Amino acid sequence: MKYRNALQDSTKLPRNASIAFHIAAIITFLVYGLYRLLHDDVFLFMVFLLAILPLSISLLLEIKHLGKVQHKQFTLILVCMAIAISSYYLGYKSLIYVFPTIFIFFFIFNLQHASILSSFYALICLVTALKIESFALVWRFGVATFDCIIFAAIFAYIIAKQKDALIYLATTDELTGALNRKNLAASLSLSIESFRHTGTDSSLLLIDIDHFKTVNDTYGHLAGDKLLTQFSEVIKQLLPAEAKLFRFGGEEFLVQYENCGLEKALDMAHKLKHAVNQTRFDGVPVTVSCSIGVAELRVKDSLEEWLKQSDIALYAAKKSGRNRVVSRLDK
Ligand SMILES: Nc1nc2c(ncn2[C@@H]2O[C@H](COP(=O)(O)OP(=O)(O)OP(=O)(O)O)[C@@H](O)[C@H]2O)c(=O)[nH]1
Repeated sequence: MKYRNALQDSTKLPRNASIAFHIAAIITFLVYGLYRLLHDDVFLFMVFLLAILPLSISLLLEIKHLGKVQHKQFTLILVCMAIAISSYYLGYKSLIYVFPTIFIFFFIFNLQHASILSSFYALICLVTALKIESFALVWRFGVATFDCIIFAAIFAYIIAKQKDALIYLATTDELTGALNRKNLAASLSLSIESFRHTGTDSSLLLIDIDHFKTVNDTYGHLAGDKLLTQFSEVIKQLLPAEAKLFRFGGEEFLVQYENCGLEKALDMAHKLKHAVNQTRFDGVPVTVSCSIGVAELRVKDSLEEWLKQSDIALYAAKKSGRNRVVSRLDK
Protein backbone atom coordinates (compact mmCIF):
# COMPACT_ATOMS: atom_id res chain seq x y z
CA MET A 1 0.00 0.00 0.00
CA LYS A 2 1.44 3.34 -0.97
CA TYR A 3 1.49 6.40 1.29
CA ARG A 4 2.62 9.71 -0.12
CA ASN A 5 5.90 10.62 1.50
CA ALA A 6 5.95 14.14 2.95
CA LEU A 7 9.64 14.43 1.99
CA GLN A 8 8.57 14.39 -1.66
CA ASP A 9 5.86 17.00 -1.11
CA SER A 10 6.27 20.66 -1.84
CA THR A 11 5.53 21.52 1.78
CA LYS A 12 2.24 23.35 2.01
CA LEU A 13 2.52 26.76 3.55
CA PRO A 14 -0.64 27.58 5.54
CA ARG A 15 -2.47 30.47 3.88
CA ASN A 16 -2.25 32.81 6.88
CA ALA A 17 1.49 32.24 7.23
CA SER A 18 1.92 32.76 3.51
CA ILE A 19 0.06 36.11 3.67
CA ALA A 20 2.24 37.18 6.61
CA PHE A 21 5.44 36.25 4.69
CA HIS A 22 4.26 38.19 1.63
CA ILE A 23 3.41 41.31 3.64
CA ALA A 24 6.73 41.22 5.55
CA ALA A 25 8.65 40.84 2.28
CA ILE A 26 6.71 43.62 0.50
CA ILE A 27 7.23 46.07 3.38
CA THR A 28 10.96 45.26 3.52
CA PHE A 29 11.46 45.75 -0.23
CA LEU A 30 9.26 48.86 -0.24
CA VAL A 31 11.17 50.55 2.59
CA TYR A 32 14.58 49.79 1.04
CA GLY A 33 13.31 50.61 -2.45
CA LEU A 34 12.09 54.05 -1.35
CA TYR A 35 15.32 54.58 0.56
CA ARG A 36 17.26 53.88 -2.66
CA LEU A 37 14.95 56.20 -4.61
CA LEU A 38 15.55 59.00 -2.09
CA HIS A 39 19.26 58.52 -2.77
CA ASP A 40 18.64 58.86 -6.51
CA ASP A 41 19.39 55.21 -7.09
CA VAL A 42 16.60 54.58 -9.62
CA PHE A 43 18.23 51.40 -10.90
CA LEU A 44 18.12 49.62 -7.52
CA PHE A 45 14.59 50.90 -6.95
CA MET A 46 13.64 49.17 -10.22
CA VAL A 47 15.44 46.04 -9.07
CA PHE A 48 13.38 46.02 -5.87
CA LEU A 49 10.25 46.49 -7.98
CA LEU A 50 11.20 43.18 -9.61
CA ALA A 51 10.44 41.65 -6.21
CA ILE A 52 7.57 43.93 -5.07
CA LEU A 53 5.38 43.45 -8.16
CA PRO A 54 5.30 39.62 -8.22
CA LEU A 55 5.02 39.58 -4.42
CA SER A 56 1.96 41.86 -4.61
CA ILE A 57 0.32 39.75 -7.33
CA SER A 58 1.06 36.57 -5.39
CA LEU A 59 -0.35 38.16 -2.21
CA LEU A 60 -3.52 39.15 -4.05
CA LEU A 61 -3.96 35.61 -5.37
CA GLU A 62 -3.41 34.24 -1.88
CA ILE A 63 -6.02 36.60 -0.40
CA LYS A 64 -8.51 35.55 -3.09
CA HIS A 65 -7.84 31.86 -2.32
CA LEU A 66 -6.29 31.43 -5.78
CA GLY A 67 -2.70 31.00 -4.61
CA LYS A 68 -0.86 27.96 -5.95
CA VAL A 69 2.52 26.67 -4.91
CA GLN A 70 3.84 27.32 -8.45
CA HIS A 71 3.00 31.05 -8.11
CA LYS A 72 4.96 31.19 -4.87
CA GLN A 73 7.90 29.32 -6.35
CA PHE A 74 8.04 31.68 -9.32
CA THR A 75 7.74 34.72 -7.01
CA LEU A 76 10.55 33.44 -4.79
CA ILE A 77 12.85 33.01 -7.81
CA LEU A 78 12.20 36.67 -8.83
CA VAL A 79 12.77 37.86 -5.25
CA CYS A 80 16.06 35.93 -5.19
CA MET A 81 17.10 37.49 -8.49
CA ALA A 82 16.46 40.95 -7.01
CA ILE A 83 18.57 40.13 -3.95
CA ALA A 84 21.35 38.65 -6.11
CA ILE A 85 21.46 41.80 -8.31
CA SER A 86 21.48 44.12 -5.30
CA SER A 87 24.28 42.04 -3.69
CA TYR A 88 26.41 43.05 -6.65
CA TYR A 89 25.90 46.74 -5.84
CA LEU A 90 25.36 46.75 -2.08
CA GLY A 91 27.50 43.81 -0.89
CA TYR A 92 26.88 42.69 2.69
CA LYS A 93 23.91 45.12 3.08
CA SER A 94 22.05 42.91 0.64
CA LEU A 95 23.66 39.58 1.61
CA ILE A 96 21.97 39.66 5.03
CA TYR A 97 18.61 39.15 3.26
CA VAL A 98 19.82 35.83 1.88
CA PHE A 99 19.23 34.30 5.35
CA PRO A 100 15.44 34.77 5.61
CA THR A 101 14.86 33.83 1.96
CA ILE A 102 16.65 30.50 2.46
CA PHE A 103 13.95 29.40 4.91
CA ILE A 104 11.19 30.21 2.41
CA PHE A 105 12.69 27.68 -0.04
CA PHE A 106 12.03 24.93 2.50
CA PHE A 107 8.39 25.97 2.86
CA ILE A 108 7.52 25.88 -0.83
CA PHE A 109 9.85 23.34 -2.44
CA ASN A 110 10.40 19.75 -1.43
CA LEU A 111 13.47 19.05 0.68
CA GLN A 112 15.74 18.00 -2.16
CA HIS A 113 14.82 20.87 -4.48
CA ALA A 114 14.96 23.41 -1.63
CA SER A 115 18.47 22.27 -0.64
CA ILE A 116 19.80 22.45 -4.21
CA LEU A 117 18.07 25.72 -5.21
CA SER A 118 18.89 27.59 -1.99
CA SER A 119 22.57 26.52 -2.21
CA PHE A 120 22.73 27.67 -5.83
CA TYR A 121 21.03 30.97 -4.94
CA ALA A 122 23.35 31.58 -1.96
CA LEU A 123 26.38 30.85 -4.12
CA ILE A 124 25.31 33.40 -6.77
CA CYS A 125 24.71 36.10 -4.13
CA LEU A 126 28.09 35.43 -2.48
CA VAL A 127 29.98 35.53 -5.78
CA THR A 128 28.27 38.75 -6.92
CA ALA A 129 28.99 40.39 -3.55
CA LEU A 130 32.72 39.78 -4.14
CA LYS A 131 32.61 42.75 -6.50
CA ILE A 132 32.66 45.21 -3.59
CA GLU A 133 33.37 43.07 -0.51
CA SER A 134 36.58 41.42 0.66
CA PHE A 135 36.98 37.68 0.25
CA ALA A 136 37.26 37.27 4.06
CA LEU A 137 33.87 38.92 4.64
CA VAL A 138 32.15 36.98 1.86
CA TRP A 139 33.71 33.77 3.21
CA ARG A 140 32.18 34.45 6.68
CA PHE A 141 28.79 35.13 5.10
CA GLY A 142 29.20 31.95 3.10
CA VAL A 143 29.83 29.80 6.18
CA ALA A 144 26.82 31.32 7.99
CA THR A 145 24.63 30.92 4.89
CA PHE A 146 25.45 27.25 4.43
CA ASP A 147 24.91 26.64 8.17
CA CYS A 148 21.47 28.19 7.64
CA ILE A 149 20.76 25.86 4.72
CA ILE A 150 21.81 22.80 6.76
CA PHE A 151 19.67 23.83 9.76
CA ALA A 152 16.67 24.61 7.56
CA ALA A 153 17.06 21.22 5.81
CA ILE A 154 17.22 19.42 9.18
CA PHE A 155 14.06 21.22 10.40
CA ALA A 156 12.26 20.49 7.12
CA TYR A 157 13.28 16.81 7.36
CA ILE A 158 12.00 16.51 10.95
CA ILE A 159 8.71 18.22 10.04
CA ALA A 160 8.24 15.98 6.97
CA LYS A 161 8.85 12.85 9.05
CA GLN A 162 6.39 14.03 11.72
CA LYS A 163 3.85 14.79 9.00
CA ASP A 164 4.24 11.27 7.59
CA ALA A 165 3.78 9.79 11.07
CA LEU A 166 0.66 11.92 11.70
CA ILE A 167 -0.87 10.99 8.34
CA TYR A 168 -0.16 7.32 9.07
CA LEU A 169 -1.75 7.54 12.53
CA ALA A 170 -4.78 9.45 11.28
CA THR A 171 -5.51 7.14 8.36
CA THR A 172 -4.54 3.69 9.61
CA ASP A 173 -6.52 1.26 11.72
CA GLU A 174 -4.39 0.50 14.76
CA LEU A 175 -5.29 -3.18 15.13
CA THR A 176 -5.07 -4.38 11.53
CA GLY A 177 -2.78 -1.87 9.80
CA ALA A 178 -5.41 -1.48 7.06
CA LEU A 179 -6.59 2.03 6.16
CA ASN A 180 -9.42 3.34 8.32
CA ARG A 181 -12.48 5.03 6.82
CA LYS A 182 -11.19 8.59 7.15
CA ASN A 183 -10.24 8.98 3.48
CA LEU A 184 -12.54 6.30 2.08
CA ALA A 185 -15.16 8.61 0.59
CA ALA A 186 -12.51 10.88 -0.94
CA SER A 187 -10.63 7.93 -2.36
CA LEU A 188 -13.75 6.35 -3.91
CA SER A 189 -14.81 9.72 -5.33
CA LEU A 190 -11.44 9.98 -7.12
CA SER A 191 -12.03 6.57 -8.72
CA ILE A 192 -15.51 7.66 -9.85
CA GLU A 193 -14.12 10.89 -11.32
CA SER A 194 -11.33 9.12 -13.13
CA PHE A 195 -13.80 6.53 -14.50
CA ARG A 196 -16.06 9.30 -15.83
CA HIS A 197 -13.21 11.32 -17.37
CA THR A 198 -10.78 8.68 -18.61
CA GLY A 199 -12.77 5.43 -18.46
CA THR A 200 -10.38 3.89 -15.90
CA ASP A 201 -12.11 0.84 -14.40
CA SER A 202 -12.36 0.32 -10.66
CA SER A 203 -13.89 -2.38 -8.51
CA LEU A 204 -14.81 -2.91 -4.89
CA LEU A 205 -14.36 -6.15 -2.99
CA LEU A 206 -16.29 -6.16 0.27
CA ILE A 207 -14.91 -8.97 2.44
CA ASP A 208 -16.51 -10.29 5.64
CA ILE A 209 -15.02 -13.02 7.85
CA ASP A 210 -17.54 -15.85 8.29
CA HIS A 211 -18.85 -16.74 11.75
CA PHE A 212 -16.47 -14.34 13.43
CA LYS A 213 -18.72 -14.06 16.47
CA THR A 214 -18.21 -17.82 17.04
CA VAL A 215 -14.42 -17.30 16.92
CA ASN A 216 -14.73 -14.64 19.61
CA ASP A 217 -17.11 -16.75 21.70
CA THR A 218 -15.07 -19.96 21.37
CA TYR A 219 -11.42 -18.81 21.41
CA GLY A 220 -11.73 -15.44 23.12
CA HIS A 221 -11.75 -11.82 22.03
CA LEU A 222 -7.93 -11.70 22.01
CA ALA A 223 -7.76 -14.56 19.51
CA GLY A 224 -10.39 -12.69 17.49
CA ASP A 225 -8.18 -9.59 17.51
CA LYS A 226 -5.14 -11.59 16.38
CA LEU A 227 -7.19 -13.17 13.61
CA LEU A 228 -8.21 -9.73 12.34
CA THR A 229 -4.56 -8.60 12.26
CA GLN A 230 -3.36 -11.76 10.52
CA PHE A 231 -6.33 -11.70 8.14
CA SER A 232 -5.45 -8.16 7.07
CA GLU A 233 -1.80 -9.23 6.50
CA VAL A 234 -2.87 -12.16 4.31
CA ILE A 235 -5.03 -9.88 2.16
CA LYS A 236 -2.44 -7.09 1.92
CA GLN A 237 0.26 -9.49 0.75
CA LEU A 238 -1.83 -10.47 -2.27
CA LEU A 239 -2.94 -7.00 -3.30
CA PRO A 240 -1.09 -5.06 -6.01
CA ALA A 241 -0.06 -1.42 -5.63
CA GLU A 242 -3.28 -0.13 -7.29
CA ALA A 243 -5.42 -1.71 -4.56
CA LYS A 244 -6.10 -0.18 -1.16
CA LEU A 245 -7.33 -2.15 1.83
CA PHE A 246 -9.72 -0.40 4.24
CA ARG A 247 -11.10 -1.77 7.47
CA PHE A 248 -14.75 -1.12 6.76
CA GLY A 249 -16.26 -2.30 10.03
CA GLY A 250 -15.58 -4.82 12.81
CA GLU A 251 -14.71 -7.92 10.76
CA GLU A 252 -15.46 -6.36 7.40
CA PHE A 253 -12.76 -5.15 4.98
CA LEU A 254 -13.06 -3.26 1.71
CA VAL A 255 -10.62 -3.47 -1.19
CA GLN A 256 -10.69 -0.53 -3.58
CA TYR A 257 -9.03 -1.89 -6.69
CA GLU A 258 -8.14 0.62 -9.41
CA ASN A 259 -7.47 -0.25 -13.06
CA CYS A 260 -9.59 -3.31 -12.48
CA GLY A 261 -12.77 -4.46 -14.23
CA LEU A 262 -15.15 -7.19 -13.11
CA GLU A 263 -13.17 -10.18 -14.41
CA LYS A 264 -9.91 -9.15 -12.78
CA ALA A 265 -11.75 -8.30 -9.54
CA LEU A 266 -13.42 -11.72 -9.44
CA ASP A 267 -10.04 -13.41 -10.02
CA MET A 268 -8.57 -11.47 -7.13
CA ALA A 269 -11.57 -12.23 -4.88
CA HIS A 270 -11.17 -15.98 -5.48
CA LYS A 271 -7.43 -15.73 -4.83
CA LEU A 272 -8.08 -13.93 -1.51
CA LYS A 273 -10.78 -16.40 -0.45
CA HIS A 274 -8.45 -19.32 -1.23
CA ALA A 275 -5.54 -17.75 0.68
CA VAL A 276 -7.74 -17.22 3.76
CA ASN A 277 -8.93 -20.85 3.61
CA GLN A 278 -5.29 -22.03 3.43
CA THR A 279 -4.00 -19.88 6.30
CA ARG A 280 -3.60 -21.30 9.80
CA PHE A 281 -4.57 -18.47 12.12
CA ASP A 282 -2.84 -18.28 15.53
CA GLY A 283 -5.06 -19.51 18.36
CA VAL A 284 -7.92 -20.50 16.02
CA PRO A 285 -7.56 -24.23 15.23
CA VAL A 286 -10.27 -24.33 12.56
CA THR A 287 -10.44 -23.32 8.92
CA VAL A 288 -11.35 -19.68 8.56
CA SER A 289 -13.41 -18.55 5.60
CA CYS A 290 -14.73 -15.29 4.26
CA SER A 291 -17.47 -14.13 1.92
CA ILE A 292 -16.81 -11.50 -0.73
CA GLY A 293 -19.15 -9.17 -2.61
CA VAL A 294 -17.63 -7.73 -5.79
CA ALA A 295 -18.95 -4.60 -7.51
CA GLU A 296 -17.33 -3.12 -10.59
CA LEU A 297 -17.90 0.60 -11.03
CA ARG A 298 -20.56 1.56 -13.57
CA VAL A 299 -21.20 4.90 -15.29
CA LYS A 300 -24.29 5.88 -13.36
CA ASP A 301 -22.96 4.81 -9.94
CA SER A 302 -22.82 7.35 -7.17
CA LEU A 303 -20.46 6.61 -4.30
CA GLU A 304 -23.36 5.33 -2.19
CA GLU A 305 -24.74 3.16 -5.00
CA TRP A 306 -21.35 1.59 -5.68
CA LEU A 307 -20.87 0.70 -2.03
CA LYS A 308 -24.47 -0.50 -1.74
CA GLN A 309 -24.03 -2.89 -4.66
CA SER A 310 -20.93 -4.45 -3.08
CA ASP A 311 -22.91 -4.82 0.16
CA ILE A 312 -25.86 -6.49 -1.63
CA ALA A 313 -23.43 -8.90 -3.33
CA LEU A 314 -21.80 -9.69 0.02
CA TYR A 315 -25.20 -10.32 1.59
CA ALA A 316 -26.02 -12.73 -1.27
CA ALA A 317 -22.70 -14.55 -0.69
CA LYS A 318 -23.56 -14.96 3.00
CA LYS A 319 -27.09 -16.05 2.24
CA SER A 320 -26.01 -18.65 -0.28
CA GLY A 321 -23.85 -20.49 2.26
CA ARG A 322 -20.76 -18.27 2.97
CA ASN A 323 -17.13 -18.89 1.84
CA ARG A 324 -17.99 -17.68 -1.64
CA VAL A 325 -17.64 -14.80 -4.07
CA VAL A 326 -20.68 -13.06 -5.58
CA SER A 327 -20.58 -10.23 -8.13
CA ARG A 328 -23.06 -7.35 -8.23
CA LEU A 329 -26.59 -8.46 -8.94
CA ASP A 330 -28.18 -5.47 -10.73
CA LYS A 331 -28.06 -5.50 -14.52
N1 LIG B 1 -12.19 -9.58 18.58
C1 LIG B 1 -12.84 -8.61 17.97
N2 LIG B 1 -14.14 -8.76 17.63
C2 LIG B 1 -14.78 -7.78 16.97
C3 LIG B 1 -14.14 -6.59 16.64
N3 LIG B 1 -15.02 -5.79 16.00
C4 LIG B 1 -16.19 -6.48 15.92
N4 LIG B 1 -16.04 -7.68 16.51
C5 LIG B 1 -17.03 -8.74 16.66
O1 LIG B 1 -17.32 -9.29 15.40
C6 LIG B 1 -18.54 -10.00 15.53
C7 LIG B 1 -19.35 -9.89 14.25
O2 LIG B 1 -20.41 -10.75 14.36
P1 LIG B 1 -21.57 -10.88 13.33
O3 LIG B 1 -21.82 -9.53 12.70
O4 LIG B 1 -22.72 -11.55 13.99
O5 LIG B 1 -21.00 -11.74 12.17
P2 LIG B 1 -20.45 -13.23 12.14
O6 LIG B 1 -20.47 -13.92 13.44
O7 LIG B 1 -19.12 -13.14 11.47
O8 LIG B 1 -21.49 -13.91 11.18
P3 LIG B 1 -21.55 -13.82 9.62
O9 LIG B 1 -20.93 -12.52 9.21
O10 LIG B 1 -23.01 -13.84 9.31
O11 LIG B 1 -20.84 -14.99 9.07
C8 LIG B 1 -19.28 -9.42 16.75
O12 LIG B 1 -19.32 -10.39 17.75
C9 LIG B 1 -18.36 -8.27 17.18
O13 LIG B 1 -18.31 -8.14 18.57
C10 LIG B 1 -12.77 -6.42 17.02
O14 LIG B 1 -12.13 -5.41 16.76
N5 LIG B 1 -12.18 -7.45 17.68
